[in-house]
Amino acid sequence: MNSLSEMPSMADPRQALKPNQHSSEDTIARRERMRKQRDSLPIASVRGRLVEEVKAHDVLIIVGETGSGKTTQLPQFLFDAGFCHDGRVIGITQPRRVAAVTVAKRVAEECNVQLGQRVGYSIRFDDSTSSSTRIKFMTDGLLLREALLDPYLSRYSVIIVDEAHERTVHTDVLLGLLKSVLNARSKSVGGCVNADSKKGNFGIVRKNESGTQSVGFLKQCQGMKFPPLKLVIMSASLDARIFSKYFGGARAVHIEGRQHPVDTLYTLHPQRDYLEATLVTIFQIHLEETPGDILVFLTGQEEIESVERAVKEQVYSLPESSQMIVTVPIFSSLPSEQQMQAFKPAPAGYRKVILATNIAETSVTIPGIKYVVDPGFVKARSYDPLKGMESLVIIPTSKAQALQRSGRAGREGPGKCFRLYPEREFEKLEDSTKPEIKRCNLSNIILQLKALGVDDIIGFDFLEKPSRAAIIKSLEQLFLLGALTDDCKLSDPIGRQMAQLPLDPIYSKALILASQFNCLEEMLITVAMLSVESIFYTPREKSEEAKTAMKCFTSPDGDHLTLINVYRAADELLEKRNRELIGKNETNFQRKTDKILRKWCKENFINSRSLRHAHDVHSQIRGHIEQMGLHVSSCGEDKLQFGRCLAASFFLNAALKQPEGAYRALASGQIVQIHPSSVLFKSKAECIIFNELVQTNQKYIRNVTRIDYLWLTELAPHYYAMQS
Ligand SMILES: Nc1ncnc2c1ncn2[C@@H]1O[C@H](COP(=O)(O)OP(=O)(O)OP(=O)(O)O)[C@@H](O)[C@H]1O
Repeated sequence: MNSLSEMPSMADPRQALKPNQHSSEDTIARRERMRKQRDSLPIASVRGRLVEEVKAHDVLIIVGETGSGKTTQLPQFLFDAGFCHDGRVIGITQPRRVAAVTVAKRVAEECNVQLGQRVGYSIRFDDSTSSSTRIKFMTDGLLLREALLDPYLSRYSVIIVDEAHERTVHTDVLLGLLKSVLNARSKSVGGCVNADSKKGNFGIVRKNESGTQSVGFLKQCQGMKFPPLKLVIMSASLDARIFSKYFGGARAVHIEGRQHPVDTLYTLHPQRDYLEATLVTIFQIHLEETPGDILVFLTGQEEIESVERAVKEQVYSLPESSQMIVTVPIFSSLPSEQQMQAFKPAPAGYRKVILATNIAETSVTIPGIKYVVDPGFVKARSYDPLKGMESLVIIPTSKAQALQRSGRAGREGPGKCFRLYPEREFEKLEDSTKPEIKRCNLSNIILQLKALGVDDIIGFDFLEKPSRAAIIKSLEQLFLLGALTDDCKLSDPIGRQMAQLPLDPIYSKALILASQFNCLEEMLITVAMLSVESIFYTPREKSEEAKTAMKCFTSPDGDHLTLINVYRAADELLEKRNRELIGKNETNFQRKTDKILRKWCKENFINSRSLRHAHDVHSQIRGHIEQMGLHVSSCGEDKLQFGRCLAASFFLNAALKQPEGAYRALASGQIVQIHPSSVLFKSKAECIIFNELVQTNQKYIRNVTRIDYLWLTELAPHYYAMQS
């Protein structure tokens, strides 16, 4: 029987995918199935006790097996128990957008309400909530941004931080913020919000005999009452002790039992080529196992697309009766509506193979998945604070991640997980993922903390402190970008504007500067194109053709102008075709233009998914830029202005050619090579700026443009004068 127990350690043919449509008869049967399924979840039998635990404790930590019902059920239990009766909201944070959206849809369906009414979601650039929303799913990053405007998080009665084991930098910082808010709200009888947003002087205080005093980092003010906030921290694989200790010995409970078993299989020997092993396993499952869809975990878009191509090629060597297999990719830079394809059922008789990054690792339930293939790797951020360099590296997953991955099977019935490494390797894995805050550039999060009014970053009560070196390096970077003043305060207007943009600070600065250099139109395209993965696509067997196609767009100055050329060529094509279609009074406009774009992309070896995503990002950032009142204009043929603006923005990423042909990054002193995918590969450019450092067997820099060395001293004298 399932029970709630105190934690012992506590004291201490994608196109053919069918839409999800149901007839009314279907709907009734589906509701009944859903009701039964909900009643059978392990969490259902401890509903009453869980609600009592939340009532009795301001902070509660809940650990329960994957699929036990935490994410979908707890918010409903709390709603029914009256936690929203005063109009306040239950907020549930997720580390990933796709989880926030899909879980909100599911919970709305379970509550039999329209999405956006009682149940909604809010993620960056996409808000489905309304004034009637009481159960709100969102990303942790979004709640942090909300705190900029509502520092007490006064609209919320309960905040549930889900999948806390992922330890994203946003989750960690959010917990730090919540600690202050909890403290303030529990003692805030007579407290008030001081939301002087112009000065960024947000604050919470409590009144006592001696007047007012500040709580945590939040500053003094006078007069408004708040009910206490409840905080619930949840995960399937969580070391509850860290969280409990951080919240002063908070109570932790364990929901026992899981709904369906998952059989885990290992390989006998380590696999030299895990992509090859993945492919073999997919076909083995397809040919030997009973019906059921397959979820495969890969490290990024490039791997996903190469496995996708290989599956499509190899399926034709099977007998016709075994060819019924469809592949569906899902990764973070895919537009949302394309991500949702993974959640649609495959055509009858087909087996769906979802090729995913770790965005499908936690929280999500993908209907139909019975098999999980886990090669055991993940692409993770890594940061060298001494050199100030962030890079992406492929590393083995942690045990917690492996458990989450296997938990994606066995959600609708028994499942199987194929780990493509021997069992003894599993034992050697780290228990949990190293917190992101300890392996990333902190400038973005520090900028947000500064905007929240946290001045003393080193003294901030982090769940686990990032290294002092990393904090100092990031503060220095923000100072060099002009976001901080000499006394380390947020600068006005630059720092404040940068904090408003949901982008890496260096990109935000590039956009702000571009309005002065008269090339904001070009920089907007650049930032949008740099925000997506792999615009160009080079199949191994057609590499010469791909190179020739790329030449039409190539700018001798480098990759940034080349990307702009691609974006504008696609835009021109669509505009022309739109005019023709309007002239012909065509119907199905959107489908036809999509088809035209896909064809053009294929002919030019351009990744149409990435290009479409870049268009989305472009229009979203443009919205922000216009709201900020920046002037969007183009430098036209005067490309020099654009180059100078790149130098002024990315001066921290400048590199000089060395006699032996490699480059020396000026800020870090590292020796780097231009990546072969760059149009400047093998060029003789003396001085360049770059956007990304990728570490494989060599240190490669990607997205590179030549600049004049003298621009650095002219446009970033505060840095280059310091260096010489
Ligand atoms: N979109 C969905 N479609 C079908 N079933 C779903 C869906 N979402 C949830 N479920 C069902 O509800 C169960 C509980 O899901 P829920 O996300 O609440 O579990 P959880 O304990 O939060 O798991 P995890 O820790 O893996 O996020 C799933 O195992 C599945 O059976």
